[in-house]
Amino acid sequence: MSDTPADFRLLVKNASQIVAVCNELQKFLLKDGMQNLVVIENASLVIGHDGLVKAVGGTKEIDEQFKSSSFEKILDVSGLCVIPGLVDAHTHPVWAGDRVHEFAMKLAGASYMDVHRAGGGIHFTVEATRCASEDDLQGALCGRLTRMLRAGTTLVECKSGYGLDTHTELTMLRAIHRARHTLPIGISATYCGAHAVPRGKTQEEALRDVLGEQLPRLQECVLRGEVCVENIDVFCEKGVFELDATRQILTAGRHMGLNINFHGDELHPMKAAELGAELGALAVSHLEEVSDEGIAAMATAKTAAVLLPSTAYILRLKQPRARDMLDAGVIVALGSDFNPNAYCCSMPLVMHLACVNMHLSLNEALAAATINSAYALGASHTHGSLEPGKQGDLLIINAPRWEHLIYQLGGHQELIKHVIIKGLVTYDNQDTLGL
Ligand SMILES: N=CN[C@@H](CCC(=O)O)C(=O)O
Ligand SMILES: [Zn+2]
Repeated sequence: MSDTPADFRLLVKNASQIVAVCNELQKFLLKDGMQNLVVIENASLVIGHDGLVKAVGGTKEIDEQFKSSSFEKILDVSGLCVIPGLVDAHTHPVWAGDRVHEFAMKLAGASYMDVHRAGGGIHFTVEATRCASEDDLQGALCGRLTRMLRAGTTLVECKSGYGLDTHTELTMLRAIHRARHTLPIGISATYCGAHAVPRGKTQEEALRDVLGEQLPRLQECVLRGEVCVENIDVFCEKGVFELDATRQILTAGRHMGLNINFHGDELHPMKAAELGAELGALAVSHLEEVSDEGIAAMATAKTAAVLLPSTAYILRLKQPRARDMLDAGVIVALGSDFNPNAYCCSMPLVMHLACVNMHLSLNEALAAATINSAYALGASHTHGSLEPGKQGDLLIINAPRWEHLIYQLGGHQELIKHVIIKGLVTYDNQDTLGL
């Protein structure tokens, strides 16, 4: 064996299809672009030692271009497909104490807010999370992120928000920070200390705590390098944080350099979409109750709509108006909303629900779960498509057409053969079966 280092890290060759998603380094796709994804038949792809894509194209063309090159690893994926790693734009993965008992209550007719007001929901999880150690939280987080990775997610947004006090919020963010160093999955961290009004506090008191205590302490931790946070979030909802409190918290976060990415217009129309547009938010999530004005404002401001099909499904909410959003020129993205209420780690399942319940096409769903989710996290310059210069994050799908990943409801465990991050195989699935 020669000791000479190979020229490139990885060659993936002979794919039936490579879905690049786009090829002009677009930061996001609107309706037309989402419907016309870049798909290369009989294709190959090269990733360099820096983990970045060097070339994507027809197999013959890549063979010719790299005929005298050497590769650390070669994957012959004849008969299989390649798509970009999936980007999950909304999750709550750090917590202790499941809520399986509440699932039964909701099936029996209790609404999300009934459970919340009765001291369950987020409050139940806060109590359990405050009692957990950082190591326990980190262990649970890593298990969940590993499940997400195996379901094809290579970049995931991770929120705090089950502490609601400085100590526990920072513990959660430290657990997220540690996961960045222990797992290959990419992470975009979000401070969500205004996820609920803590028990025993008024909204005004909670607001003062977030502004006067939590955010300043967070800033100190960031400066000391103990945590790294990209986004700020608030649950803007009737009886939780109303519009003005939400504005104050998001504005303070923006002054700290955080991207605004918050929960809005979920259970009641709050004019959250309008607020997001006014503040230059990168994204607003949920939007089941968005107004026409809110849709128009988001389109103009280029604020992404992160739709969460698993939540609308589990809570039997009315579906967000995805088609109206697309028609109006809104950037539509997707998230799993993994949390103790919606225990879903699978973006393939989320895309399936988005197609069936929100009327997205297969192409639209994939664009929403890749380039547009990456945009919602301010990461579409590095993630969300397979183009030269982008990070080499991709999935090898055990099917001759990529659409099987959405079509086969809950089938990702058998379909995803490899998850590759920065050109390294991070998941080699021994359980893939033929169709
Ligand atoms: N709506 C607020 N937050 C979460 C639910 C969190 C929870 O119930 O624990 C969501 O996005 O669905
Ligand atoms: Zn959420």
